Amino acid sequence: MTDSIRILMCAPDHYDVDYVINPWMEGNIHKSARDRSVEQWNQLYHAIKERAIVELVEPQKGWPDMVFTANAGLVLGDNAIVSRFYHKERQGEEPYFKEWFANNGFNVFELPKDLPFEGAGDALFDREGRWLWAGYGFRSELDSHPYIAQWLDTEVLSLRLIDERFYHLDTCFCPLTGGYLLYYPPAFDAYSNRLIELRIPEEKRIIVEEPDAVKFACNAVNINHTIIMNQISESLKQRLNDVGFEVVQTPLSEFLKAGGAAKCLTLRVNEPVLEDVHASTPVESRTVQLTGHLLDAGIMNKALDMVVENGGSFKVLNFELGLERQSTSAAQVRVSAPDHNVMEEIMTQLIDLGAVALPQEVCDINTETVAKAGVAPDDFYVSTIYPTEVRVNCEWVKVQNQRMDAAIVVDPQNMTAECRLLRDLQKGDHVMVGVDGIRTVRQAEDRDQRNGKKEFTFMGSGVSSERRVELLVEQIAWEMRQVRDQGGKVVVTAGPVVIHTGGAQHLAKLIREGYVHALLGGNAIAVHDIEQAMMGTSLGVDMQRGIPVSGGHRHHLKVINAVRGCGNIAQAVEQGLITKGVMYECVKNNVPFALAGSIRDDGPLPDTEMDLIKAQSRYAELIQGTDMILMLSTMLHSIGVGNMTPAGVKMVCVDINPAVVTKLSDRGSVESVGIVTDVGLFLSLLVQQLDKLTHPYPVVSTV
Ligand SMILES: NC(=O)c1ccc[n+]([C@@H]2O[C@H](COP(=O)([O-])OP(=O)(O)OC[C@H]3O[C@@H](n4cnc5c(N)ncnc54)[C@H](O)[C@@H]3O)[C@@H](O)[C@H]2O)c1
Ligand SMILES: NC(=[NH2+])NCCC[C@H](N)C(=O)O
Repeated sequence: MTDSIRILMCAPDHYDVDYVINPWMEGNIHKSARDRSVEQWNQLYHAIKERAIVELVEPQKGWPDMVFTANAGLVLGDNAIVSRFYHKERQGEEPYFKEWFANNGFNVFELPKDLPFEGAGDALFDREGRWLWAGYGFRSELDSHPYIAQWLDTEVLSLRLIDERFYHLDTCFCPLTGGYLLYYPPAFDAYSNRLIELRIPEEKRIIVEEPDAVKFACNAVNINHTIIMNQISESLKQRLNDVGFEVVQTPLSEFLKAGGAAKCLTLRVNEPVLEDVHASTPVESRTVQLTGHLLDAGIMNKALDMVVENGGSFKVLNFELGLERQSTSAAQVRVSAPDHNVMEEIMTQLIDLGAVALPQEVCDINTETVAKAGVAPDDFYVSTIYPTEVRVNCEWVKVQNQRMDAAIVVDPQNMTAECRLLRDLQKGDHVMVGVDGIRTVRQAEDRDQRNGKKEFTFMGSGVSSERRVELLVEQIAWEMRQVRDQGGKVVVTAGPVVIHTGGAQHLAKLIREGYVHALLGGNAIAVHDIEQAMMGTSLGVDMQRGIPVSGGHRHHLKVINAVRGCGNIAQAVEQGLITKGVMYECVKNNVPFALAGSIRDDGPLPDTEMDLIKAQSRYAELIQGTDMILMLSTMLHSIGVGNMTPAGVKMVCVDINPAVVTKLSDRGSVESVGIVTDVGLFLSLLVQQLDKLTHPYPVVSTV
């Protein structure tokens, strides 16, 4: 006969709701009925005592939550890890639980004082004894899991809790005899749910619906094939019966007021040790260095929030605060992740924020050789828009052709590194894999830039509101004039809506006056620009009167056909077929243009490049060295341009749809601004503003 299960409980002599440390306690301070608490605890005690040996720990005055012995610690065999409570309101319980474990013959392990772990409330053994599920996110720290794995010599699987109602693992997760699992998936992040599904076969996963979950149905005491729990729905009871469990329901409403139920009130103290199970945990930890305007630029918050949102945890090891407005700060942060993949994702995003490994940890990048042309090694590092350096032969090498969504190919002999699209990878290329030995150089926004106080600095505003459009246009005009007059480069990518909204004349003027140095678009902007130039319509609508013209729906095809007859747009201009408009001005002013084909194209025009790879290459060629890009009402081409543009290029994204503007201008406010407005109106205002800068004083007739 197997040893009887031994369970530790603590009488509710001093139980009450004296403070709030979880959502269930809110509004319940001193509202637990004393008599009913005692009655409910006794009923649970007797239900358990009929099926197991119950040990008692002496309740202590002033520690009302001591009744929840699940949080006393975690036991496996002769070893006990005493809890380290997250909230000070429960930290006074620790000595009493430690004393009980010591007095009952356990080897007691204690975590560092600043490393919270709340015992079996956040750690539950798979009932087949194969591994330990360990929760983190509210009360226990991920960094406690490697200690647990080592001290208890068991495999630890980390589960991240994301719903504060289920702040302890045992409130939403209950391993059952026979390898079954009673749990509430929405209490966990996606990674954790995938891990559960990998380990527990579908037929053994009993998913609890929310109405039962909020009654703490998962907070159940499983003794062999009996489950003792708070009242639950008939359907859940039936499902448990169907897989062979006897359900014993006992009311625990008074303890729910403190955020606990059956399992919380118990701690199994004779968990069996499986000889063939040994310490392992996929938890990884790295220490990184962050420097910059960590507080006023929000880098520190972004970094730490990102770590947690990706399923990791952090500990700030030290922080040197920059004391002057212009001085920078530095911080060393220890980052932990439940496994290597999560760590890589976190490190990739930290690197984007400018984090670097500690000097003593800096090592060369890892590379793997391309085995098949066009295919990168699995774990290749995906490049970003930010200037990047990689460690090669113990030297930092700047990555050339910086762009997002590429691999980084290094040549150790020549000490070079460059971004290379997957399709351009050649067999034998050395491609960077992993996240070691890389750093990015982030352009620090200073306080004034962020607060828009610097005169005529490119003001990042995220997504504009209408009332700010005029102000932004003024600044953009000033910037464009600066770029032009300093011999810089402005590239425009535009969609056919520019033409439909009457913007052709304004864009043509910008080109004519030297503000545009390259035009990137699709078939449509050229088609409808030339349609308007030749026939006065756009999409068959008379641009002067704003009404459709008879047969107008054929105009754009007539135009395409005429240009095809000439050979291409330039020849159509030279032959006098096209005498005005955007494309006319490009030809006449030698402004290069690239038209990238798409599935929607009519014709297409002879100049439209239907080979997408070639079109992308031509775009990239024309973007080289640009200082500023205007993205005018074309989501497709603007995203394509954004993907191939490195950080440091100022971007103006104009679209009527805020969502599009937000997406396109999401590159940090130092270099991008989004303007939600009609593109025709924007271009009209821009031309007016540039005219004002060119002729600041209105010409007064002297006649
Ligand atoms: N006849 C043709 O050959 C033809 C016709 C249409 C599109 N196309 C092709 O399809 C592809 C996608 O076209 P696209 O870039 O126009 O489509 P898109 O959907 O990518 O972008 C159009 C953008 O214009 C915005 N917009 C609409 N009205 C606006 C206004 N008044 N002011 C400001 N913004 C406004 C929309 O919100 C949208 O973001 C292109 O390659 C184009 O050449 C071809
Ligand atoms: N294993 C558990 N879920 N214990 C419940 C503990 C309840 C207690 N009021 C707390 O917030 O800590």
